[in-house]
Amino acid sequence: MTWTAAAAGGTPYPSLSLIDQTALPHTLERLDVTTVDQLIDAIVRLVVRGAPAIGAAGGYGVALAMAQAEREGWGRDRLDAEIARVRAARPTAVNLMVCVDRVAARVDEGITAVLAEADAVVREDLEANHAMGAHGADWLLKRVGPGTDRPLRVLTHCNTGALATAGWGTALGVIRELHARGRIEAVYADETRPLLQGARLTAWELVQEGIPHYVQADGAAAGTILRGEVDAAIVGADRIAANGDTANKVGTVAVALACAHAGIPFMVAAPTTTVDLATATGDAIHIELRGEDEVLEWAGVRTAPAASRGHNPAFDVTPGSLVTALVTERGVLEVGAGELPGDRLK
Ligand SMILES: CSC[C@@H](O)[C@@H](O)C(=O)COP(=O)(O)O
Repeated sequence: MTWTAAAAGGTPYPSLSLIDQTALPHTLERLDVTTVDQLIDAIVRLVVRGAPAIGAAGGYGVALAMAQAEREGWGRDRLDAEIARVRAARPTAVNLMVCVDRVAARVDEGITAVLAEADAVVREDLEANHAMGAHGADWLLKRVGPGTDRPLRVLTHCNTGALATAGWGTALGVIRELHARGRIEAVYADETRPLLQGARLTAWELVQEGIPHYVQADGAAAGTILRGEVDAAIVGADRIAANGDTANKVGTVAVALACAHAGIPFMVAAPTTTVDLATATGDAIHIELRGEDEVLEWAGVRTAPAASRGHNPAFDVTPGSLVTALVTERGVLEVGAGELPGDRLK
């Protein structure tokens, strides 16, 4: 995502340019947003998505709100209310709230300070991603097949790559690092609801990187794991409670249960900005319920009977006891073995 100050010949207002993740993999398009409403719409429609990416977009959203306040003559109360709307655009990923609050704390210093803080969020996320990649790869290679140098077969769920972050990726960052070390045989990419984030976005990123992969239905994941075709699952997170309970894309908990049954590692890779120590357990995490049409229709055509209702939680919570390893930029916690974020990440 790139911030552009108003320039002659360009947009008349400062704008935030986002890769339109709803258009991939067929076209690489950008959407320029100049207002708070446009940014919120982009976040809700998943034009920009993935916990760290919406955090970064929210940070720049504070600057967008300030620029809009100046041209529309909003007072401070209105500006604060608009920033609060950005903060609440999606409820599950804590990164959005953390980043908006961090950047909004600099509003009194002016837009240059706000932009510097938003840039710092992006820079730090990128650094965290690379650190996680190294920690996660080291841990997995020690745990899976020690003494051998065979490449691994890993399963991932949703999209956690460069698109979902400031760049590189969380779970996909670990996979990219393993690939760079010559240690990936194949990636099983779950297709992912509601917008096929795995089949469209993860697969697109894996193609760019030349990483061998299969796209599979979410419902195939448990069977693939129980048949012994996978060495480890690596996923991202939207919010991690103090006890290690992890909210991530709907379907993740089924992957974790299958890994536990098969006795293979279930790894969560997320920056510490995704760890919410103020939330004691996963029960307190607000799970976004999205529109029913996303499950009652396919490509805009009604597929379920007219009388059916849809149930469309965007995320689920995996109990910390099922998280073999939580990788952050600070290192690895073996949460399932009792190394809890609430004790270790204060
Ligand atoms: C690095 S992204 C981690 C998570 O945000 C990701 O796994 C996920 O669940 C994203 O959900 P989405 O609804 O596509 O925003």
